[in-house]
Amino acid sequence: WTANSLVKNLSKARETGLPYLVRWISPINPFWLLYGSSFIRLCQLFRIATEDMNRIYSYGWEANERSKIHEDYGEVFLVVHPGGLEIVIADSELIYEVLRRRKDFRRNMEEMAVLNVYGKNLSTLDDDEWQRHRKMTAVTFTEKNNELVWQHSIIQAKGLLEYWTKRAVNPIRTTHNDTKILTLNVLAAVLFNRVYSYEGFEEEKQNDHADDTSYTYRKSLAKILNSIIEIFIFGEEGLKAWWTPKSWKQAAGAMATFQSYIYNLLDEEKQRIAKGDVENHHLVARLAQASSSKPSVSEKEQGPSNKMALTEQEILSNLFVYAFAGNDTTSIALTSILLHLAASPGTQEWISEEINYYLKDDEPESWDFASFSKLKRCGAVIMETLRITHPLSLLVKTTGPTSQPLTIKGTVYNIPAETSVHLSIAALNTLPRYWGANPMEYNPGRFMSTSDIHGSIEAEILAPDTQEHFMPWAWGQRVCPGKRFSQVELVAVLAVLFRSWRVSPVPEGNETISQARVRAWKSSLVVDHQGHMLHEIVRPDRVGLQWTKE
Ligand code: HEM
Repeated sequence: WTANSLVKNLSKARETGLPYLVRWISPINPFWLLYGSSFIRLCQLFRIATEDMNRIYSYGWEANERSKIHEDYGEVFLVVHPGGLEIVIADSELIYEVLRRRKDFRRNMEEMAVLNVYGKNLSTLDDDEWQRHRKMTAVTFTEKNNELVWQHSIIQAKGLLEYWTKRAVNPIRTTHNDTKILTLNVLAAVLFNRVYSYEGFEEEKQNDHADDTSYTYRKSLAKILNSIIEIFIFGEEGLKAWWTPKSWKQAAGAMATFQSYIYNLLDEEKQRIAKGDVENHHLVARLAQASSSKPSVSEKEQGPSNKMALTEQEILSNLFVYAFAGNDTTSIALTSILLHLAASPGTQEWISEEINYYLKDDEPESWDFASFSKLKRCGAVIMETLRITHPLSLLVKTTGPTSQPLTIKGTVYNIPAETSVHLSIAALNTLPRYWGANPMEYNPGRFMSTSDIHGSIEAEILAPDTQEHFMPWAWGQRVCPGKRFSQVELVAVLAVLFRSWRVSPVPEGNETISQARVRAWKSSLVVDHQGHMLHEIVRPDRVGLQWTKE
């Protein structure tokens, strides 16, 4: 069957006239989903991996290849496998065209289905249904809410810094886990109104908070996110089968716990609303208010599929997807930023100069939200890290049931029906045509300009976060609703960390500090997403970090 399907798909690929590469295993083969990248790493260890295996077989290959593969096969090429065809696009104009042609290139629901842990949600819906979910959930993302993000991020970052500089064992090898706790805490405070004081990864392991039910949300969410592929393949019931390992059964338990926790939160909010208290503006409160309000006459007339409110199941599913989309993206970005800064002491001085210029008070809690927009160098650091290591790396669409014409350099190509369309952010962000001869050079200054020849800090201008060749938070209708949320959070954390402290990698063996910095940089570039949804650094624990007071 595999060979037969591959032959059929090969003939479709040849018909298009586009360059193509062949892989023998479908990326959504269940075995491959669970163990594909580990298998490739094993082949690499024994030096039996072929060139193609090294390039296009692992999960996250687009993120690791970046623009390199496009230099060899062109800015648009196909990958053929037994399950179908993928078209990989790095050209900026074509990416914008695909995003503009929303009806021709629709969201690839097959590849997004992993996020249907609790049923459909705004990430796995299209058209009117998507609009209803988006409208109901994105309403919380106001500037008032971003002010809350600023305040809670500062509090959490203070806790994180205290942990790293006072309580954690040096060198710190849990940066990736510690940053996840920070983003989870900010999200819980801002979206769910649940405030946690910061505890590092090792501390949380010891204090299991067994008698504090609010921690069940945190733990169950983390477990679900870590087991998302197993959940996708086997479903809740399948995970409980007699033959499955304990960790899979725990994942099924986590699904039930998260669900009952969210339903309890909703009930609490509804009771509050019933008593006339509608003061809360966090996401759960808003959704509870919307679901308990009676439909208007026009909504009733529109029928059930057009009504504005969401059912409890839909609320649960959306809260899950917001928790997923808002947590790991930001924590992965933060971990990469810290590694990049550890490799670049000059950039640390550069942002510290700006932070100290604008934030004079030693007490971070007193920093007002207006400071956020002034910290442009911090914004540039975030953009430069997302340019080089992006947690999503791809926007995935599909041609759907009909083939679609696409004009590439003046020639019209017919892209077959059901082709998965991979808009490669990782390639777009590093194509030499857009970023110069050395696109992998780390240089946040590329996003800054000035209106003053004397070079005063106040005259500095930060480039827009979405440009012709750059869209780390996507673009168009499905632009990330948490864009400003994540920008505010990351800038606040950088301000707290780098006002008076510096980070450096701890040298291993006979390494010099310069060699350790190069190792930190290189480690940050190798990512994978086997077993999870986003591109994460493969072995972040290999780089130990230490913080020193300036
Ligand atoms: C550095 C951090 C972040 C980055 C780089 C990022 C990037 C993106 C990108 C590229 C998309 C489009 C995905 C696609 O179309 O396939 C997206 C969608 C989304 N993001 Fe973010 N995001 C970040 C943080 C956040 C935060 C903090 C939240 C919420 C608190 C959030 C919530 C969402 C949601 C719900 C969607 C789906 C929107 C829809 O389909 O309508 N993101 N994000």
